[in-house]
Amino acid sequence: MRKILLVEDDAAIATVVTAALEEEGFEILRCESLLERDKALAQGGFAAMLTDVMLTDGDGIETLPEVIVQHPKMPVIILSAQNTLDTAVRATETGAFEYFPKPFDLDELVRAVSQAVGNRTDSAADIEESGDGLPLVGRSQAMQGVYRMITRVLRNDLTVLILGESGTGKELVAEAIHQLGHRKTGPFVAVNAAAIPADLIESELFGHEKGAFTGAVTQSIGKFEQANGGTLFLDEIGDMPIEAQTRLLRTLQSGRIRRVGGRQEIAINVRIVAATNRNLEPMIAAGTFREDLFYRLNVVPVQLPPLRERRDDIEALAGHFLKLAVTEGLPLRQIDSAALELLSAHSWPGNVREFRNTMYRLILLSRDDVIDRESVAEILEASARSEAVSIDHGFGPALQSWMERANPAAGTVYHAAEAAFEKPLFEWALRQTGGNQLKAARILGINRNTLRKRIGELSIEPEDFSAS
Ligand SMILES: Nc1ncnc2c1ncn2[C@@H]1O[C@H](COP(=O)(O)OP(=O)(O)OP(=O)(O)O)[C@@H](O)[C@H]1O
Repeated sequence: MRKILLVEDDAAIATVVTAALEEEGFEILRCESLLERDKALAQGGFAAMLTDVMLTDGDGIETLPEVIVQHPKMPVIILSAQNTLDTAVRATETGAFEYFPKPFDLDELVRAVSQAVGNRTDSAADIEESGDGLPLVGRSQAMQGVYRMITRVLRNDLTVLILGESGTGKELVAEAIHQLGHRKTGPFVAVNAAAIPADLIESELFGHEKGAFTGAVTQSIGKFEQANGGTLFLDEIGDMPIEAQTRLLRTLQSGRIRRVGGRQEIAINVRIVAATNRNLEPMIAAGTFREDLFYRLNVVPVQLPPLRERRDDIEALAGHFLKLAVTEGLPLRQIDSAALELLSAHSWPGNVREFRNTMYRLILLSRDDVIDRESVAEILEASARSEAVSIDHGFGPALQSWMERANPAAGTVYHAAEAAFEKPLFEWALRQTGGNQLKAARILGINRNTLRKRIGELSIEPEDFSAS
């Protein structure tokens, strides 16, 4: 049975719509408010949703972006007595499947519902079970703004620049834009500009011809070509060396690339989503980030809020990670309200990533099935202690003596220090995990592909750390 959710507070309209759809073999669940709608959606299993705009507890369009992001495969049809251009525009901007101004033709509505549902080959229940929804958790005001921006770019190819501190979910948002948008059947290719050595960035992005440089023993296809027809996610764009920025800009302007060492120009069709945790404005002023590239990328800016500015979401995020941990083989735990209160009061400088890692540690270390306030206090104190110790007593003096010995050239200090510090850090993490890179990345709180890449570049052999 194909279930339809009807959100309509006008009893007369609800009755005729229900009768007409039931005749077509649909099962209708009617609710009259946004609150009831959200409860019904949480149960899942709907093939489509029909919704009025003005409801007793709010505006049905205003909160639609979140519904669309959380239930990407469920078509939404808007029924509205607010027959204004503004409502129509807002309805389409949110990514609704269809907009019916009232009074509408009932036959047309039934046709639209059948078409919306018929377009899908699989049932809603299967989709809900396959967990195909996107794991963007959070209902705070700040996240509603993010959802609104996401839905605005789904039906076009506008370039998106995602800004936000480290760990706020920039990569997750980039994936959502791709998966929910009209390019979803194309590839999603991610490049981390910070993880590629400066001299390899161009060949990584644009590919190279055989023999283009020492080591180019075969022809290689770059990320732009790999992403053709889909989305290219340029992560940590603020870390891209200036020469690569120039070539990137040229490519964005012309829509064409040339492989390193190649003569031929190749037309490419990719949607660009870029992200950075850096504040680009001072970099532009200092000449380390090209202003013209910034304007090219910053067509639709999406600012992700730090976790400390959306504390309302902590409870939902805790629930999310408790469930996620079970799917990764960790024990099933609960958390009590005093523990949640303490988690909500913390400032989370590492944002959702730090929060997730803390939740996993709590799950692993908790002596009881229910995580309590005491366990949270212990873990937060331990991490505060390790930060204080490392900065005051460990890294400071070590860095000082390294500077004196290595004496890196001006203009290279940051990257040289970063490289010097990464190697022992990664080796330490691999030692903790017996050479398991996935676990090491989790302990470090970084992306596992970044770790894998850097391990290769730093000539670290993970096998050297395996327990056997
Ligand atoms: N809103 C969210 N809901 C659920 N999980 C989230 C959310 N935001 C972030 N996460 C999780 O937090 C972790 C970090 O997110 P992500 O890698 O997208 O951050 P980022 O902003 O790209 O970080 P960085 O700048 O360091 O690359 C991931 O495990 C991600 O799944």
